[in-house]
Amino acid sequence: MIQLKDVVFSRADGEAQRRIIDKVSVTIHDAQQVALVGDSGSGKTTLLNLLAGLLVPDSGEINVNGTVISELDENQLARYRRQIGVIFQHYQLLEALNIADNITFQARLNGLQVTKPALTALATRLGIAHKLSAFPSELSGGEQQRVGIARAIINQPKVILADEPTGNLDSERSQEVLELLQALCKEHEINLIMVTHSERLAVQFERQIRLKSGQLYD
Ligand SMILES: Nc1ncnc2c1ncn2[C@@H]1O[C@H](COP(=O)(O)OP(=O)(O)OP(=O)(O)O)[C@@H](O)[C@H]1O
Repeated sequence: MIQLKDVVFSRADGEAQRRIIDKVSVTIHDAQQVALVGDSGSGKTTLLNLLAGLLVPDSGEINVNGTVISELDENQLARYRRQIGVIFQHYQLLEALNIADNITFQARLNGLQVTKPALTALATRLGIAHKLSAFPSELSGGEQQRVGIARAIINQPKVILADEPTGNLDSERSQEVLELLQALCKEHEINLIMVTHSERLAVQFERQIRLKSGQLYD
């Protein structure tokens, strides 16, 4: 379960401090899939970065599956960050590594055994099995994002945070990638929290969390 209680995060705005996240409280149950929506500048990426342990709130509490991440020190946060899956709009694949190594790199760093059959099965599911020896520059955008999904899933996270993962894709490709991501998260009982500008994609989630000027509204 993910629980935020009165989370506040501010940034310097000239001389003053401006609240980017303004007393956000929300509970997300295990394996729930949530779309995080709101206008540009409403604080979606900031909220995702707080959940990812990349930013620390000024006040309030963020509890992810029993760990109060807002109280962790840098080393503990680094360990926490390795355990969650993060998927970006810009795929952030490592150009020097082939696709198989891109997918398995983080999981292996975490000490997970990734067998070849497991890798092939996941890549087949995502339609990229024929690309495992290729390099990122040889893949289309949609294929690269499927690699991003495989990389996140193979690490066996309890939570995947995705920031506009389909933002670079046309609507058909976006739909395919969303369906794959949702299906895999469902099968593996992973919480999926996905930022999207697209109402069309957001309504396909069991729940929408809406942000306006750093506050939640229904
Ligand atoms: N490093 C920073 N320094 C100062 N202000 C920042 C910084 N990063 C973000 N902001 C401000 O915080 C607010 C929220 O930004 P955030 O990126 O979380 O919004 P968003 O909802 O994800 O927007 P978008 O949909 O455009 O990506 C914006 O007003 C932005 O200008």
